[in-house]
Amino acid sequence: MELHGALVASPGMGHFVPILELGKHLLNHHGFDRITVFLVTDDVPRSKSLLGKSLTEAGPKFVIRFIPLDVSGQDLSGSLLTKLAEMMRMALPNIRSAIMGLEPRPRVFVVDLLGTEALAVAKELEIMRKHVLVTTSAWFLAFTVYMASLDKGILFKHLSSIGALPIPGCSPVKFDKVQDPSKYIRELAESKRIGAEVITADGVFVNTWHSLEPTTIGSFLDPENLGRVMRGVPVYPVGPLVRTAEPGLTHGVLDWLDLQPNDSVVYVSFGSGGALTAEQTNELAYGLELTGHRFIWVVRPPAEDDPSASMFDKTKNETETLEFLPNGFLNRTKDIGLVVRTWAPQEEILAHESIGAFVTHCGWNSVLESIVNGVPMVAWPLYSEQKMNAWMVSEELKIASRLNVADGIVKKEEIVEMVKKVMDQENGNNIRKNAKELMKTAEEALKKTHIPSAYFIQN
Ligand SMILES: O=c1ccn([C@@H]2O[C@H](COP(=O)(O)OP(=O)(O)O[C@H]3O[C@H](CO)[C@@H](O)[C@H](O)[C@H]3O)[C@@H](O)[C@H]2O)c(=O)[nH]1
Repeated sequence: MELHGALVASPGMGHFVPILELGKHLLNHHGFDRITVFLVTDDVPRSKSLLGKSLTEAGPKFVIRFIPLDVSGQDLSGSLLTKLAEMMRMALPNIRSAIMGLEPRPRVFVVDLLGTEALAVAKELEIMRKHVLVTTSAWFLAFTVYMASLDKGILFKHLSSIGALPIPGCSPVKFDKVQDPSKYIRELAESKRIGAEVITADGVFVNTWHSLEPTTIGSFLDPENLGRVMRGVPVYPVGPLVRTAEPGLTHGVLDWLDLQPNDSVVYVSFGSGGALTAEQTNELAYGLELTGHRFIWVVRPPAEDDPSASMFDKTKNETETLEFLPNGFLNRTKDIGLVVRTWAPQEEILAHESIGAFVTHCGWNSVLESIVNGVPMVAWPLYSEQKMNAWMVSEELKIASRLNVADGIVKKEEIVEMVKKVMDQENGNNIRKNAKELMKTAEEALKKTHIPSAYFIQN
């Protein structure tokens, strides 16, 4: 019987990229005859344009379909997590009918962490094996499932005081002091629901590998620690699931990079959704200018009240004026800097030998793309779980410097200091060395398959 897998990704490039990569991995290494990937989106043309080269990889055995969502008139207020969880809830009937229409019937189902409600749909449709793909760290998975196992009162106690949530067998998660915990009720409820649904899966795939998160992965394997919280549901590190740079891609940014010395350029980008306030955008511009280093900056129009504003922003495009940048900035930096509007070919940029550092919001895909290319980072977390990722790359892995984002605006002086910490010959030596070492472990992990070979064939 043909082995067919159905994979579903929640909206956003941060979820599309790893689910597509997992799909290719299953097809190439796990005996699948066919993979169908469903990408949930409220804007098919925009998703198609951002995915670009990934769509050209589709074929009869690797089918990519969109599940379009009409969100007009819907209340999608709240954090990005609650917005995306709500969108995935709205998409459930469409996911159900899309899967029902598949021939042959899929025997394996995978959905990302934001779409765990679809596990019940897969169960109802009697799909044999149901899985969750965690598109971020094992540590975040640990946090989510452990939090779900805790009483609400204990959680609120942690949120309201400066402190940390100790997680069995791995690093505690530190919280910022929260003025008004009631604001987080919806987000907490969604997180707890997700954590509880994860353990209804037959297995969990995580976009990580052993050398990246040895302690957390070890805790999942330990029945006394997170193994207990998972109640026997196996966790497989399957990373790094990253897109590879397209050889020979032509792009103005790459032409410019070709002209720069090795390791000399600072790449600045805040993922698919990141946006800064007008004041912060100015401070970053002055900071970059003051470092004196060459740079590529993927610039977005400022947003005052939502650091993830660019995620669903369809009004801004490549022709947007850059008048929000400081007076004369473009002219003063024209010989050392390149400003790119909205979107850049990130994998190709990070793979370029001229790149010396990556100022990143620490979206997990950006972190992994930096690691597989041995590029050290300057961590500038904005929303979601990015503060955890930033802490991990700076404090634990020591492949990044980290900006202090807790006190409001990050000042230009701090930006200069943190960029220099990575870029300067002497200062940055250790960080750069660590990044190269970790890159080697990513290369090793890429050569291996981490799910037992008979896993999908049984039954
Ligand atoms: O100009 C750009 C900007 C982004 N990208 C790509 O888009 C993806 C962005 O993914 P990521 O770095 O993870 O950022 P987000 O899109 O912000 O990711 C969301 O999903 C991640 C995985 O779950 C989480 O870690 C983040 O917090 C969440 O914001 C990456 O593959 C980038 O290479 C480009 O190609 N060009």
